[in-house]
Formats: sequence, structure tokens, C-alpha cells
Amino acid sequence: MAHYLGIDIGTSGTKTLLIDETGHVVAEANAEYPMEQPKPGWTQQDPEHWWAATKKTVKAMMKKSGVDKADVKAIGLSGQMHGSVFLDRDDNVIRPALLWNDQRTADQCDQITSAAGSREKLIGMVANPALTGFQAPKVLWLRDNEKRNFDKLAKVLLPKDDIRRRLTGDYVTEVSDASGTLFLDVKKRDWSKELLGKLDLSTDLLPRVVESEDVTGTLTKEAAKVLGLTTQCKVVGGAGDCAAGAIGNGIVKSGLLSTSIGTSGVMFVHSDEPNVDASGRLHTFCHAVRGKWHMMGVNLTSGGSLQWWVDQVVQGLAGVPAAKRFEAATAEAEKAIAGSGGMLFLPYLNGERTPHADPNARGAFVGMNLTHDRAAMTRAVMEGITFALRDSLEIIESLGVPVRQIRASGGGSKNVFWRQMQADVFGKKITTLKVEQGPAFGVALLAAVGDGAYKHIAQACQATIEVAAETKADRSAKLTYNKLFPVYRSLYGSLKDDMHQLAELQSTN
Ligand SMILES: Nc1ncnc2c1ncn2[C@@H]1O[C@H](COP(=O)(O)OP(=O)(O)O)[C@@H](O)[C@H]1O
Ligand SMILES: O=C(CO)[C@@H](O)[C@H](O)COP(=O)(O)O
Repeated sequence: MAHYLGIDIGTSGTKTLLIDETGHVVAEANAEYPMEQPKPGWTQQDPEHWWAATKKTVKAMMKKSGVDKADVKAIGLSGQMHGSVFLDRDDNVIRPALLWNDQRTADQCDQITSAAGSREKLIGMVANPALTGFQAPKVLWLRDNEKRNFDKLAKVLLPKDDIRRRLTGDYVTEVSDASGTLFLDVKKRDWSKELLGKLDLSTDLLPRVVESEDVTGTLTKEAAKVLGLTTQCKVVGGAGDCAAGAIGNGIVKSGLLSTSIGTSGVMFVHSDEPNVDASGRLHTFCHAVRGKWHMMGVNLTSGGSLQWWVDQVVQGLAGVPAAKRFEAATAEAEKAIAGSGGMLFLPYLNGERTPHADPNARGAFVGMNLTHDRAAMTRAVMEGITFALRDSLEIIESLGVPVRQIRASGGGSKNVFWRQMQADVFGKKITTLKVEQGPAFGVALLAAVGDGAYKHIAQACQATIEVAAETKADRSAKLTYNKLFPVYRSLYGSLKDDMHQLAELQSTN
């Protein structure tokens, strides 16, 4: 039987899985790697770690599965979006890749906005404003700050597309991930020569752009040997991890929205047209569904805030094994009351993207009193993360985008208590899938479509994805959250100037 491989180059690690043509997951493997933070707000990674993790996980997974290598017909690639791998003429990586949550490019975002003429004109060209995590300001940062490296620059690739280069020898990206560079004319699904011209950058720096299910090449002899696969194995475009995760959740038609609590938080809604948020709070990107788009809100430190809280602060859980620490901390939080006794947490630990595009936003607990204990503080962290997602949901609804079903996903949504909290904070029913495998599953389905096992991705999702459970909002908790949410919303405006002063102090420490 034909089999399809999905590889997701995440921030904390790479996840690889193999499905058969019915969508059944046959085997999977994970490998972790570190993220460097040389200064507050700077994040980078060595692309060699991604390649080592790809080789390790594919080999381990093939061994576990016992599947004949000739039956692996195609590979789909997914990965953390927006990152920049800088290559010289001989394909050497020039410096560590800058990541999606790197905040060093505020000046370059201003440069791009003025080169475009105004924020509105920029949104008119590429459907999005300049945000610090995106790829275009990273290229300008290299030009402004590392001139010798910029002079060597021959190509800039997104993380998963650097893996494609090592697999097939081709420089190719696809529309969903390309949307997050800021170089793409999202409506036309091709590079914006207009913006590139205004930035004095050549299109030669960028790879070719295809649709997500298109076959971009086959494995080179060397890659097939190293991975234990064949040179007939195709590689399809794949998708940025948000669109890939959405495909894995079946978000392929109007009315469907997914929430994801991973390291980042994402509210993702399918759109038949390229609807643009004129004020640029939401991203408008191409979907991995041919000829469709999506809108999304992104929180930079979503589940990452709970991770920080549990790792750095909840010392009493020190003896609990890593895999059980989230469960232990959240079980304790469940004992506190909804609304955490009037205490709020702002999850802006590394700046924020939606709705406050602000690299200098910072986290805060507000409203603490002597009755508050650790359980209430953990609960406030979870509630703050969930309020941040509600911010995106409210913008999506205010733009008139239909939302008929919300599907919860990501590490945080595996937790029953957090799923209930999402239903209560959003004031809506939440749906979960029978098996939720995330981005690697989504791109394995795209590989199946590219190989011809399904006519299109909606058919593949229909055949393989099953809704399992529904969680309804609790009326009393919903009322409590409806009272707290306006206070949560107003806190950023009240604290912004102080946050900026503190961020300035932190950068000079
Ligand atoms: N059992 C759990 N209970 C509550 N939250 C969890 C649990 N497991 C994971 N999480 C949350 O999910 C996050 C990781 O999500 P995941 O989707 O696995 O990560 P990533 O986005 O890095 O690929 C953690 O930082 C944590 O906040
Ligand atoms: O920046 C975005 C999307 O715009 C992030 O969603 C990254 O793509 C996150 O990667 P992981 O945390 O899932 O590795």
C-alpha cells in the first residue's frame, strides 16, 4: 500500500510521521533541539540541528514501521514559519537562522513601511503590515547589521524549505509559508516585485513559489541513501505549520476555525476570498488549499507562558517528571475559582503580535491580593493565555467572517480542563478530533494529494478526519469571564508605557 511521510520542523523539535493511504498513522518519531537566545528578544537556531533531526526521525520511524521503502511515495514538509536561513552561492549557511519570535527588527519594520509609502499601502501590496517576526525585516536587518554576511547572501529560505533543498536540491517554497515572508503578493499568490523593488532587493534571492500540494521534486541519490528511501519518492510543497496544522484539523472550508495552544497560540479561520484586516491586526495568508486563503491571529508566548511558569516558578513540582508537570500544575489550578479571584495575567513575555503588534510588550500579573495562592496564579496564567486567543476570535467575528465550528488543538488542548476553559472564555462550544496529530499529519495528507491518492485536500480531510467530542460552555464561568475580559483588554493600553520603559531597561542590563 502507498504510504506518505510528514515532517514538521518545529521550534522545540522535529516531528515525523508516516501514514498509509487511508490516513492511518503507522509510525512516528520526534527529536528535540535547543533555541538560542543571545539577548532578550533575540531567537535563533542552527539549521544543521533541523537536518540532523530530520535524518534521525525518518530513519527511526522507518525502522519502527517495517514499511518497505519503495512504498513511501511522497513527503510533505511543514515547519515553524517566518524564519530565515541565509545561504551563500555554494549553499553554505552563513549564520544561525533568525526565528519567527525574534524581535530584533523593529527599525527594519519601520523602514519597510516607509519604503511602501505607508502602512495602508504596504497592506495593499502584501495584505499584511511589517511585523518583527516576518522574513523581510530579517533580510534588511542582515543588510543593516552584518554587511559582510549580506554581501555573501545568494538565497534566503524558510526553515522547511531549507530541508527541501537538502532533500531535492531545489530552491522552492509554497504559498502558505511564503505569505509570512511579507514578500508575497498574497492576493496574486506570487512574489511582490513592487515591494522587492522598493526595498532594493532582487527576486533572485527568493525560491520559486508553488501551491502546497504541487510536487516540487524527488529525492536526490544522496538524500535517498541517507534517509533510507528511494529516488522515486516525491516531495510536495507542504505548508507553514499553521496552515499544515489547520489541514490536520480539517479546516478546509468556510465556517471552520481552529484554535491551537502550542508554544505560540493561533486562531485560524478558512476563507474563500483574500479578506484583509485593514488595520493589520490579523494576518491574511494563502491557505494550503489551492486558490483559498485564511486569516489568523498569533500570540507569541501562549502555551510558552505556561511552560515558563511551570519551569521557572512552580518550584514545588520539581520532583514531578517532565511529562507530568503540566498535568500536575493544571490539576492544582482547577482547584482555584473561575476568574482566579479577580487576578489577571498578561502573557506578553516576549512581546506580542495579535492584537498588539508590539515587540516591547511585557508580561504581568495584575490584581493580586493576600488570598491568592499558587493554584490561583497558575489558573490566571491559563486564563490570560485563553483571553489572548479570545482577542483574535473577537476580531475575526467583527470582520464578519463566519464561525460555525471551533476545533481545539495543540498541546494545551489535550488537557480537558483547558478545553473547558476555552469553551467558557470564548462562550462557545469547542470540538475536538478523534486523533489530533498536528502539522506533520496535515502535510502527509498534502503528500497523498500530490501523489494522486485523493483528488484534492478537502476530499483527503473528509476521508481521514473524524470529530470526536464537544465541550459546551458553563453558564456561570462564561458570565465571570465576560466580566473580566474587558478589564483584560484595557490593561495593555494602561500599562504600555511602563512595559516599554521596562523593556528598555532589560535591553541595557
Ligand atoms: N498536559 C498538558 N496540560 C496542559 N498544557 C499542556 C499539556 N501538554 C502540553 N501543554 C501545553 O502545550 C505546549 C506545547 O504544545 P505543543 O503543541 O506540543 O508544542 P509546540 O508548539 O512547541 O510544537 C506547552 O508549552 C504547554 O503549555
Ligand atoms: O509565527 C508563527 C505563525 O505566524 C508561529 O506559529 C510559528 O510558526 C510557531 O512555530 P511552533 O511554535 O509551532 O514551532
